[in-house]
Amino acid sequence: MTFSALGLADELVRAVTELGYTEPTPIQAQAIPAILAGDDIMAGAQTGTGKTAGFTLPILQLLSANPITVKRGEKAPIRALVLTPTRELAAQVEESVRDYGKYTEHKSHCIFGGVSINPQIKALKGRVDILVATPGRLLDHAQQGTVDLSTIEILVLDEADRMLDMGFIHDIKKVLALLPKKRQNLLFSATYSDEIKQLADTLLNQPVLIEVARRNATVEAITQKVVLVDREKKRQLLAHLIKQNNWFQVLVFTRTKHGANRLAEQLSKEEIPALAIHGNKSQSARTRALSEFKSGTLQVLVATDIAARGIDIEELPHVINFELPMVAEDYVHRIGRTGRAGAEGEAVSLVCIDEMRLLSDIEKLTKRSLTREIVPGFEPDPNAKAEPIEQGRRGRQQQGQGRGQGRGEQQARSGGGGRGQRGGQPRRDRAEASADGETAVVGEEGQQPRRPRQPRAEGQPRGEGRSNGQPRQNRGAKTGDGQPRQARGEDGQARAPRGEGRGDGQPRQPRAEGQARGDGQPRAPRGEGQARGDGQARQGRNGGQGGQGGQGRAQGQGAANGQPRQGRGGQGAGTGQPRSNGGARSGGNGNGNSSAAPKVDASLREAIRRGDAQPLSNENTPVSTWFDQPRRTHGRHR
Ligand SMILES: Nc1ncnc2c1ncn2[C@@H]1O[C@H](COP(=O)(O)OP(=O)(O)OP(=O)(O)O)[C@@H](O)[C@H]1O
Repeated sequence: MTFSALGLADELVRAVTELGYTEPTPIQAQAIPAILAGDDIMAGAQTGTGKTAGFTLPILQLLSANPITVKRGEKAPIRALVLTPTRELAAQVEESVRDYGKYTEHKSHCIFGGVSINPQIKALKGRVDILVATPGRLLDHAQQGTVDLSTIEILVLDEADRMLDMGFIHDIKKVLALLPKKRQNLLFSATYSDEIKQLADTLLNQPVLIEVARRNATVEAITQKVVLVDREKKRQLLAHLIKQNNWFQVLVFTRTKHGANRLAEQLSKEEIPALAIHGNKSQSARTRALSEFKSGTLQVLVATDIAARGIDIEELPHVINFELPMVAEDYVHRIGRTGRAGAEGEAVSLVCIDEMRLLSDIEKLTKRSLTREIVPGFEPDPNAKAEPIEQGRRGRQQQGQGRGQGRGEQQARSGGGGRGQRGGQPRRDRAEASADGETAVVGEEGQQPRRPRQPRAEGQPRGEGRSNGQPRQNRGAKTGDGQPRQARGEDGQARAPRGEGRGDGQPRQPRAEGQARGDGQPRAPRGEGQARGDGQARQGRNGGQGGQGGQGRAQGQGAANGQPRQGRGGQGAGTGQPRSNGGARSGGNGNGNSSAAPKVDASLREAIRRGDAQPLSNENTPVSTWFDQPRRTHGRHR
């Protein structure tokens, strides 16, 4: 399957070819024809599998195929709108739009909060065909009359489940009210809960459902493990692991902004250069931290879930869950920052006794049991007692929504409003929105002091958000049964001091912005069965010869929720069986015996790429097999 065979125009094929994409990924192979046919779609595919191109390429093509004439002196209409939950993702998506649309005439622009609105107003006065935005700032523009959304032909909700959850639903509804009724709607995400699917159903018109892997599946190329440790020893253990293994690019997730600040400071004191990124940081600090991390000049980025969605860091080797997320879906997104585009990655979760319930939620969601390890010198106390978990905003909000999995004793439930509301009022007023609209709702702990939540009686409806969805299938929300917690105070904006040097005595050459990793050449093609494992602690990505194989296996999910129309071009897609890695990675002993690894059957693989393979059961997918062609990096953020 080629991009041309999908019906894409030469200028688009040329752009992706220059980026090193030789063939579409399964999500692209299925989504592109459906979008070109004008269908609404709801698409789910694992993290890092190219969903952005899956919607951007056909949008560019549709706009080119249906040009509009604008009279002299009139402003060209905005024709497509992409909404994302975070500013960083908005910037990244818009950059992709520019990259993919390089040889087209279309103009794109990105608007988000935390930066001056004036340059955005100026840009919006000019030609913008595709607008990428976060909802808060978009609504500010709408209110000021500086954006006209009445001409939108195509709407995309990227990270759709997050966009439709309680924190965003109010803003999304307001945006929807500004759009023409007749439009094409595209929803993309790596995770979907049943509730979100039902809600989405009200937004979509006879959607084609496309799921290229079991829902909420993690990527098989990510080695996942859990290290059991006492709560108080997590920080020392993290520093130990980083130093011991010479990890040089580590994304660490904490639950709270305060925790992220504290951890970044502590690591820096231990000569491990670290910065924190979260919603209380200024936009310039956020941008700087992410850009230094992406370019490889910053060793550790400590983040809240603000960085969990969509952010594409080329070949990021390590994701650490310093604390498990309160919402299991967030785990899938967090670890999905590694193992992207066929690369391998490692995700390590430091888990203490308080988090065992969260761990089992994650294992249930991902249908995968995680290997538990203990690091000598950091053995957990067998007599330790669980304590209530300090939560970020998202955790508290999710309890309000009841989307969680009935998580237990330490957790509160709010009365109906979930995170979108305080005391029955919409969560965000315009002033707050202007300041930091989207970040106030993205995986962050309190930006405003909150009242303690009232416990909700079991079975009591949760109100807003789900009620408007009029789900066809009434599955009922799952609930926790915990006690209410006191709202926590705010944390400051302190920037973590940065240590000098890299801590491991092995300075890494900073990459210039936009420069490709390593030698600037496209990554070498990996042959069938050839090694991806390196056996080393990710120092040399090209080393080792572990077996990579993995047998293609079927997939093709009907994935029905609310009576979707069967998709043309085959529902569901190819995927494969877990790769047998020949001991290549985690144990550090890749032996290079590729013959030991099962090979992907060529015809099945072709079927997978065509998107007409059969359904996969519960296995994870060797996404790596979709990307085994050379590809060039792209994007200024790299
Ligand atoms: N057909 C392709 N061939 C090779 N690489 C690709 C292809 N399509 C996309 N990529 C690359 O794969 C990486 C991941 O793509 P993208 O960010 O769109 O993933 P995603 O599915 O949206 O991930 P997430 O769920 O985390 O948002 C990017 O670096 C992109 O350049």
